[in-house]
Amino acid sequence: MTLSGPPVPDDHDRAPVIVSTVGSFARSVLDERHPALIERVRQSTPYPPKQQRALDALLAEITEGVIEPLDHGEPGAEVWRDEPYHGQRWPDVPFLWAESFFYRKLLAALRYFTPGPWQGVDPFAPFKNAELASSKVDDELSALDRLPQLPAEEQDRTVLHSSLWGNRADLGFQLSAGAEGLGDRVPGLVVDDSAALWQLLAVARPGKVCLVADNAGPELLPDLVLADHLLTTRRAATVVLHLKPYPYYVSDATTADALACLDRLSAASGHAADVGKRLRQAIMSGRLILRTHPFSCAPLPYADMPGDLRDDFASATLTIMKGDLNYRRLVGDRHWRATVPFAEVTAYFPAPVAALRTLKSDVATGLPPRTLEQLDATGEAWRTSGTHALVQVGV
Ligand SMILES: O=P(O)(O)OC[C@@]1(O)O[C@H](CO)[C@@H](O)[C@@H]1O
Repeated sequence: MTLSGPPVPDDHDRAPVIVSTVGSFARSVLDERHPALIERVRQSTPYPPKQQRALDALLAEITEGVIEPLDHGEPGAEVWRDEPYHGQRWPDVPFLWAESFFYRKLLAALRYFTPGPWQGVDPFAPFKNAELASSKVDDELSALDRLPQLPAEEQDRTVLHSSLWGNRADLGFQLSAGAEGLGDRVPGLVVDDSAALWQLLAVARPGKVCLVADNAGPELLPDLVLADHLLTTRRAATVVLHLKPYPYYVSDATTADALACLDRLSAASGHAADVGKRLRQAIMSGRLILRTHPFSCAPLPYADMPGDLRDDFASATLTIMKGDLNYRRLVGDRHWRATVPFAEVTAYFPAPVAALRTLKSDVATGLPPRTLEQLDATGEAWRTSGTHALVQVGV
């Protein structure tokens, strides 16, 4: 089986896979976001001539060329060798695959996997570090002091919505959002299954909750607060935090980013410091488990996940999927009817699953018809603007 998985059965009720047609959001990502990212990476780290030339070649390939395989000597190239898309134009292949392979080629160009002085140097670290050090994060950490004073139900709602809206902290998205950054977030959610989520966790014997993280810094901090909350309120005996095994989609969180967040929490004062201390103890006692599965960086929908990952999710009381890319992979990066039930498109998932997502790409499922009608009537780009969000649960 290639990384692209077995040929997807084109059964009649499958919506078409998203490719980067002219004028689409996906096309703007390939034509604008990725070239802009190459330039930002070039400006933020003084890479030597070899990497500079490799970045020039990658830029030419994605803007004018066809998909070239990874160099034969590239560590791990064998995993991508049999892909069926080599030789095709980037806009003509599945958007999910094209994006994922772009990030893998970017790391190859920067010799991230190559033994030597640049091995393991995260090209996105300058961006992620700046975000984590921002005064906005200081303010958010100080605000945590108010959390313990809230009634229990309000605490639940606050930690869940902080984790949800933390997903707007997405450096790749902000490359497209432009200098004005995110639009004003819309009050309320397009779908809110929060009550069902907490009901699933109201179990007599707390079990395992998998939290599939997305972005580092301002998103991972509230995710860690959520993990601490699940442990301290005994909604979970253990939390498995799925991180990326290597840098991905600019701001996706790695283990190094999680440790940086723990340091940020511990260096704060008040409740934030208490959370940081408890999380460090939880890791050392095995109640908070950090996991980095290679599939987290694969160009595939979760429907194609390998058995060991499926087993991990199957044994969880609930899996919480954070962010837009995970949502696209969870439901399938397809032009679904936005009203197709979320439970239907996630029926393959081996146990209850919840999505906490700000909408930043075309995929949408599980919207009530009336809501869809109202959103479309606004004439706004509600699917891709990051102004709308959802909490969805599939059991
Ligand atoms: O997963 P995240 O960080 O919430 O969003 C990832 C993202 O920025 O990248 C993709 C487009 O490049 C979209 O899925 C989305 O816009």
